[in-house]
Amino acid sequence: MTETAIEVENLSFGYGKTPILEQVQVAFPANRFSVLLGRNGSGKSTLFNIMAGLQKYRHGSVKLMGKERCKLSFSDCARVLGFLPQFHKSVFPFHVKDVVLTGRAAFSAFSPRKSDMEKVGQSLEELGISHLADRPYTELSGGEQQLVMIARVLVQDPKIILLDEPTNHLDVYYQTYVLEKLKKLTENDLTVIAIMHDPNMAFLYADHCYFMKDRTVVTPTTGFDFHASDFLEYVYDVRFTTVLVNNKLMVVPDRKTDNRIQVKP
Ligand SMILES: Nc1ncnc2c1ncn2[C@@H]1O[C@H](COP(=O)(O)OP(=O)(O)OP(=O)(O)O)[C@@H](O)[C@H]1O
Repeated sequence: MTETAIEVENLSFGYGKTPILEQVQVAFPANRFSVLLGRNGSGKSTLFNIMAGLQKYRHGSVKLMGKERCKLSFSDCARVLGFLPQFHKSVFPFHVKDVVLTGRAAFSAFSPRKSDMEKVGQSLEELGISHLADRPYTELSGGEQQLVMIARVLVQDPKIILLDEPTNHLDVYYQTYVLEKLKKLTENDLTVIAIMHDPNMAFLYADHCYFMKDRTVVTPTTGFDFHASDFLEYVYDVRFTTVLVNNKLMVVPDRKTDNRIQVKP
């Protein structure tokens, strides 16, 4: 039986009086690659921020490896969970290796040890970016910066990683490269949960896909292959044609003059 890495129960949340999440109920299995999809503004980052501890929640429960998130200390949380937020800008030209080293902050405070530096080296090597170690972070391309930020999360040695759009900015080569890496990491006792926008990339790599719609998380019911286009039309308000490629479901938005269903934004 697969253990649950993060369990969210009856979670409701709003910014001020605007409800964003209502009665969210979802369990992300341990040691699997799960992907959360959904339209812009549907609440994906908000859910991630709550799971990562950047937003407080008052209604419902969020358990990391069985422990209520809001009861974990910062360092206990950092040992369990690594988080790559959607936006990460650095204005200081720190070297890449130092940027990655900050991922060890919860363990080594202000004096990094040799083992911390070794971890940095391993993590850069794992993502194939050792050659960037001495470059100033601010001089890297958007895609290179993205890889550095993923290395920074890995160096933390967490049990669960949450990645908010890890493949944005990446070309197709690096998208597949990173997704292969993330999938591989789940074979080594790591749970990966990522927000993505491309359903096809998600179907290619994810073990499980979850979708945000109407302020909650929905999953397709039985027979997703056959009813995928109906389900995705419900999620995205766009009509799709589905095809099977190497036994994987792929979807193509219907290009008709008026393929968008008239709904409120
Ligand atoms: N700090 C905030 N204060 C007020 N409203 C916010 C805040 N952050 C997000 N929102 C609103 O909450 C809603 C959900 O935003 P969220 O970023 O969670 O969506 P998302 O699904 O991650 O979107 P995207 O795919 O565009 O990144 C949006 O309507 C957004 O405008």
